[in-house]
Amino acid sequence: MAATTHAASMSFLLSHPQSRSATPSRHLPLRPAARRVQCATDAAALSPAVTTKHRRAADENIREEAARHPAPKQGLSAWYEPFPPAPNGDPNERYSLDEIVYRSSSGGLLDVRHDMEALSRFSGAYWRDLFDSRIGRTTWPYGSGVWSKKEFVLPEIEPDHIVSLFEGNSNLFWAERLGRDHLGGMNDLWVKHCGISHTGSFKDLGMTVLVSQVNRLRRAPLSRPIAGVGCASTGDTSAALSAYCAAAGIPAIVFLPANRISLEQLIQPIANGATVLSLDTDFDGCMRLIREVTAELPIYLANSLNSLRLEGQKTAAIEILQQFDWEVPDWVIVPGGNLGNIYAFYKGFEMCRVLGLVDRVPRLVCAQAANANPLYGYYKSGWTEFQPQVARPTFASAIQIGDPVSVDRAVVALKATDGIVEEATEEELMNAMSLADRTGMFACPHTGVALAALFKLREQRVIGTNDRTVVVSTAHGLKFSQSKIDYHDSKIEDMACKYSNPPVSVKADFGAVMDVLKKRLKGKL
Ligand SMILES: Cc1ncc(COP(=O)(O)O)c(C=O)c1O
Ligand SMILES: N[C@@H](CCOP(=O)(O)O)C(=O)O
Repeated sequence: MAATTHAASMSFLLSHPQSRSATPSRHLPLRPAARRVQCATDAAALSPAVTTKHRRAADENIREEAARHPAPKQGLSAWYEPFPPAPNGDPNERYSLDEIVYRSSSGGLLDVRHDMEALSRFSGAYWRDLFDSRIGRTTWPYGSGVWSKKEFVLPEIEPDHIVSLFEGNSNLFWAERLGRDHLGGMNDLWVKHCGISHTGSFKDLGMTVLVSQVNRLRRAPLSRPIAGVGCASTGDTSAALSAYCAAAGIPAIVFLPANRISLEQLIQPIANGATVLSLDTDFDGCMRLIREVTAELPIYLANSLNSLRLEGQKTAAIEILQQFDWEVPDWVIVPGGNLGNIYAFYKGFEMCRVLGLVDRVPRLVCAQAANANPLYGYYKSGWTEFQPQVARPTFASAIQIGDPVSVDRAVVALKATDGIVEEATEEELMNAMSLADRTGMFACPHTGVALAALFKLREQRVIGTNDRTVVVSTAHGLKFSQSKIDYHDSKIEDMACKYSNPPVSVKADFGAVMDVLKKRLKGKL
């Protein structure tokens, strides 16, 4: 079922340095093929000699310990390039990651490119072993699911500049009962719980990278005068930005659409000490404003327009491969809003394919709420006509976005993976979320959108019973409890709320309690 990517798509990832020496082995004393995993922390996990490592000195912390064991330089590097490469543009246009730049000279998007030639001097098996060796450790900074893949993320950043809350390494949950009982006997259905994370959404994965780079820029020797970091948000980016900035002691500024995000999301940046502006507009309006403000003031832009974020988010894809022992799933379903994440998933999978960690990529599905579905319309037009829209309110409020910044990135990801775009009505997404909850999850409405897409694709027999399928859960259900309260209260207009399960008010009396239980458990007692 899974697609092999078109050769053309590789060109987005396979960048080669133009000014680099052609002699590859300058930094690599050992031949890659003969080399076991050997960089710093790397070897720690694999060599039996270090399994009895002594405790670090009492007055030393894990950062300091890491600084005493610097990883050998591997000659890896990354930079920004226009996305997609402009046909008539300057083929040499590129920017250092230490520059503050969000747009190409023609006003288009940028993408972080890695020196794939340097990375490919090591075999796929080398990278698999290295990444596997770092799981579950506290060695700075590799205890993070993002930084355990540092060489694929920001290879040149000093560990001491990294701002990490040991994000990632999220649960890949076998959805046994949902697949078996509600999806026609699916036996290989999984949910990647990216929302079981520090701030309750996948945004932590990208924010650790962005805030680390800002930290590097602000500190000597670069000492760039960045006064703060800002974003527009539907509630999750703002929570992640505020937490990472608070951890690093960097001011955060967040622009939120008034009355359009959950209370739990609103309290997160407030608690973390960010400057919170509640604006009388929607997300797209906030996005326009933050772009204007960051062009005027020394505030660094933290939305996924900034391609640094996607470097962290792509590690969720690598993690999925790792969790399947480097076997490739057939399908991965991702809810889409501003559309950075679907591209990040593609990037992670494709990078692993190009570097030989796996031999193919999964088919991607981007799932949108019907009330905020510009990508769905574009897909249905055969990719001929993109119409931005004013997105309507949806229970999946974090994806109420009508003019997604990364639409072009999403199209590349979907075309390259023989991908599909699906949509879900409010009733479909709330029912899918609530049914998943009945099988032991506590899904958010965005995960409900992805699950509803899965239900549709199963009904259409596009996804088969035995296809290994991963649904990406992007946020924790506890951030969206009001939507569940409304559903279980059957308070939603024009919605049957067929899985609602309201509490039963009973007199505190043995007889009354017994009556209720006998009725509920009829035929089972
Ligand atoms: C919970 C949640 N799910 C999904 C998305 C969609 O991600 P993207 O904007 O990268 O498409 C977002 C943010 O937009 C989100 O906050
Ligand atoms: N859901 C997002 C919307 C902004 O997306 P971003 O990835 O561009 O930051 C949010 O939580 O703000």
